[in-house]
Amino acid sequence: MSTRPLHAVASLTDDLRTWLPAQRWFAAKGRDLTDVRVERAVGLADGDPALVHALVEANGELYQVLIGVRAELPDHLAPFAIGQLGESHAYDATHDPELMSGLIDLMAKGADLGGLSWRAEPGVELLTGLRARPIGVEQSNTSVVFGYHYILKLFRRPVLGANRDVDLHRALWAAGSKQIAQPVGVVEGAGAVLGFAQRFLGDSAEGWATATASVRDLLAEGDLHAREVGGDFAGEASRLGAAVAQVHADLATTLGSDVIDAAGMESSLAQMHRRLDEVLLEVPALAEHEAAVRAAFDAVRGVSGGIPVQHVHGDLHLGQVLRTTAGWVLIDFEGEPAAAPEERVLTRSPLRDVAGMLRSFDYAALHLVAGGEPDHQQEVRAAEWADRNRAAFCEGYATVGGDPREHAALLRAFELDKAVYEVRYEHRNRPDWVAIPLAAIKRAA
Ligand SMILES: Nc1ncnc2c1ncn2[C@@H]1O[C@H](COP(=O)(O)OP(=O)(O)O)[C@@H](O)[C@H]1O
Ligand SMILES: O=P(O)(O)O[C@H]1O[C@H](CO)[C@@H](O[C@H]2O[C@H](CO)[C@@H](O)[C@H](O)[C@H]2O)[C@H](O)[C@H]1O
Repeated sequence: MSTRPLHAVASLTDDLRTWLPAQRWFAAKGRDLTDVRVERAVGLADGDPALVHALVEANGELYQVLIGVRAELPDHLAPFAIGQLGESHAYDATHDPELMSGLIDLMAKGADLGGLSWRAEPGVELLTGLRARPIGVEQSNTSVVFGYHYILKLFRRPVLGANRDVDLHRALWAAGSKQIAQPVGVVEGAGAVLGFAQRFLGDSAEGWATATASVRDLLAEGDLHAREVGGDFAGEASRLGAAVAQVHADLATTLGSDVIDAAGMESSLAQMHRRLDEVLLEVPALAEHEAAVRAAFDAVRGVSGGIPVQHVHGDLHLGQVLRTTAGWVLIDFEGEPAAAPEERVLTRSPLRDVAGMLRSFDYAALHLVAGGEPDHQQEVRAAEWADRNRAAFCEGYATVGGDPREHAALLRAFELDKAVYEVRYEHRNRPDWVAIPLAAIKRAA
């Protein structure tokens, strides 16, 4: 295998054509997968099991696939099978702790292997010999935890050139930010960042899990209001607002900020209308709200004094924030998974992140009542939870930055733009949930 991995892995092309579209991180959903080609493949470990690092082009997009090869496939790896390589089984190696465990060691060594460079961040001494644990969560990328120390994200769709997640983490870490996890190493190859290791925050809980636990508490209590139940989230929402505002302030200080003029505003509006055009074609149910959404977008033209822009998170929601014992931490600064790389690096209004988080409070509240038998009282109480936490988030934000609610027209337009994005995201990935952003559009438009 080590001598000619490209040749060997190329024979998996047909299997990859079936396997790739079934993966959560595969982006070309909604399009037929016609063209699959193994671009590069290098051996990272020989023997049985063997590990091959491959870059696969599918319909013109590049994907990173780590392929494990074993003569016998144990039961726990059977769900991750890709196909056969001669007599051996090929499978997604990111689920194999045995094969993953060597990756941080390669970084610690500063290894150069088949065109891949593994580097610790300057000044970081990485621990080696740690056990690897795939996190098993279905995400845009694939992450593996090493001991209780590091988490390595393997970018499934590597972007040629600079990597926004890495660059913004480095900038914030250099600025002394307490609201991000320390970057500890990167893997680069083929002109792209392929992997990014950070300190693993083992004491953390995801914002989505903590917020939805609070909603569940509320719904379990027959008559109480959100402020009266033990699991009230408003204090956390407020602290989260302050943390997000602090990240915005640090990004503006280190990377600069600007104000967009009328031409810049037109181009941003055109983007929002374009996205709406695209989503309307894919999800006809959106059509009844089209006029109202377009009017809310165009109301942004009435905003006086220009719109401040800077680098922001770009895809902020409750799944992108972790509550640690020291406070809230923001993760995953890649930007919206569906946006083109050149769009993701643009500076934007920080209110975009605020809008993303406000949408997320709506999701957290409503996903627990959506889908079941309609229950008006539960819906009203969930909506009360969302309103309370949306307000608390803005109040917390205002303790560090300006109060987002003072920019009502912008916030409304950005929330609607985000909800339009979510309609497509849900339609493609979780059709049962498409009602959540659609209901929000109906309410707001
Ligand atoms: N530094 C960290 N410490 C602890 N858990 C983390 C850390 N970074 C990410 N995670 C966990 O890994 C998951 C995936 O990370 P994320 O960067 O959002 O990847 P993706 O791009 O695949 O969405 C998160 O939802 C979170 O649960
Ligand atoms: O975390 P990702 O970068 O993969 O973001 C994508 O997936 C998110 C879902 O995991 C999606 O978020 C939407 O659902 C969340 C609940 O699961 C909710 O909190 C968010 O507000 C909502 O947007 C996100 O949009 C998508 O880009």
